[in-house]
Amino acid sequence: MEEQYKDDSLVLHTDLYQINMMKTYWDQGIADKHAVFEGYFRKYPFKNGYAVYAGLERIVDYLKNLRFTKTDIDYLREVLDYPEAFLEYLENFEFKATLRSAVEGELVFANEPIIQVEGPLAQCQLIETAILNIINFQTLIATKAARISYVSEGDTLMEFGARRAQEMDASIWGARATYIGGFDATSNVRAGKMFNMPIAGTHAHSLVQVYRNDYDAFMAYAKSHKDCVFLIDTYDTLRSGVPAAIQVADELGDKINFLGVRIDSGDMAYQSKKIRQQLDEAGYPNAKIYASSDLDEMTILNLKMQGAKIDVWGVGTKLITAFDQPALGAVYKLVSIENDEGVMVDTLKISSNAEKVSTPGRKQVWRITRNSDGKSEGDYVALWEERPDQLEELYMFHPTYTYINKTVTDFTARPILQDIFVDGELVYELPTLEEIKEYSLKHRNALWDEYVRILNPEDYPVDLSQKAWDHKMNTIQLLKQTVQKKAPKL
Ligand SMILES: Nc1ncnc2c1ncn2[C@@H]1O[C@H](COP(=O)(O)OP(=O)(O)OP(=O)(O)O)[C@@H](O)[C@H]1O
Ligand SMILES: O=P(O)(O)OC[C@H]1O[C@H](OP(=O)(O)OP(=O)(O)O)[C@H](O)[C@@H]1O
Ligand SMILES: O=C(O)c1cccnc1
Repeated sequence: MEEQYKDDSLVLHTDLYQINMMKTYWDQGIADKHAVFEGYFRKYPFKNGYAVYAGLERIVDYLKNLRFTKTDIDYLREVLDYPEAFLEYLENFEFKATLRSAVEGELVFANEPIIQVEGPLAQCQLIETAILNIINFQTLIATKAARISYVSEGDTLMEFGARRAQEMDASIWGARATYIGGFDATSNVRAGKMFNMPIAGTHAHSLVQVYRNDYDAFMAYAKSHKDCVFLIDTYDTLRSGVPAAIQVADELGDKINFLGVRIDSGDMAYQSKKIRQQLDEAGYPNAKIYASSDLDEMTILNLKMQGAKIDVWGVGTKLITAFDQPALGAVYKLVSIENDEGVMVDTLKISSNAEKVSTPGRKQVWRITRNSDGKSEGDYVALWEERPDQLEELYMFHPTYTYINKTVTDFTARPILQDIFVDGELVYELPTLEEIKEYSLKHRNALWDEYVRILNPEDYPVDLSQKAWDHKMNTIQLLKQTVQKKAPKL
């Protein structure tokens, strides 16, 4: 490569094969054929019972600015040697597709479409990589945060992951995702600025090391900050850290808000109980105990079980890196394509692995809740034209074990996929981050606890409508015959 090009757009944030396929579609004159793709994940991250959908705001921003800049075209010309006519087609590219999506913060489930892109084939193809890249990460982190939020039972949660995240983008968008999932603040100041989310922080061991003793360090900090949380475990938590924090608080009185102390090592159950006792006896029952150090939902749950007196949890590495499951595995599949006669033909991908067989046709996901108490009965994935919200009675059955079934009455059916872009035009007003977080928590609370618990949750029903199920079976049969007929005889 002769030149280092300016990174001035995200349109090339895609896999080469997408652009190669665009070229084939363009060469064949089918680049503008109408297509429908749907995105979904197959397995729950962390063996959870649901996922918290996040990433839409960044997708909107990406699609709003989707165009090939001069440097993008120059680069493609140089490295791929594409003909000028194709490059000109890319240069004139304008996003004209329709995007439907779950809203951010929505609880979403395995094997149901959470995003749907409909429009010119080549356009839908190009954006697959970026869309999956965004959803896979942000949804994963929001879900991890929700698990931690569930076990924390209302305690304050601080996100401390910036230094450990997989580089800067992940720490920024990850911090936002943790807020959607139930965290209360981040230590990442840039995330606070970008998303108008609360920031919070204490101080590090280095401050104490600079002063060589706890008392001088805390006093110095307290003289320059009204709100004080002292890190007490640099030398000797119970014998030096806590007494020094108490002495500084006593001496400065109303001049500071002595919010509490942080521990970052040792046996946190034992220590927190001792610290609580020391603080209470010194007359600081409202001073909180903060804890950090490789925490995750299992450690927090365990510490709570041991009666640890911890009020605020700082969680970094294991949250922001989704330590126990590094990827969500969401996929993006073609479900319908216009044929030579201009008629939409539904399609699927057949696999020897039954779980990987996709469901053909454009679909809507309907969340079915009981009117009596607002609790979820499950999700009903139906062909686009079906209207379960207009039915009195709904027959729901498991798509694999069809003998598991029920008939639901007195229910509400709420469509999950919403219009975001229509023919390239943004029609959706993005909610504030605060609204997204509230929305998510409200829906989490409305889910049966059997689906929300973090260990071995029940399988939330994601059923196909009878029509969608029949259509899938027929399409499989039809496709098998066509593929066999067209296969070259060797
Ligand atoms: N009572 C406890 N029950 C279960 N896990 C605990 C308890 N107290 C601490 N832990 C966890 O045990 C791990 C101990 O980590 P580690 O062995 O690295 O030592 P540390 O005390 O944190 O010191 P350092 O961070 O300096 O290495 C941390 O993940 C911490 O969250
Ligand atoms: O443990 P995490 O969940 O990632 O939380 C963030 C950690 O970052 C800080 O430590 P630092 O980076 O100074 O290293 P340390 O682990 O040696 O204290 C802080 O004291 C936490 O321990
Ligand atoms: O504010 C803190 O206490 C903090 C911030 C980042 C990482 N660890 C701790």
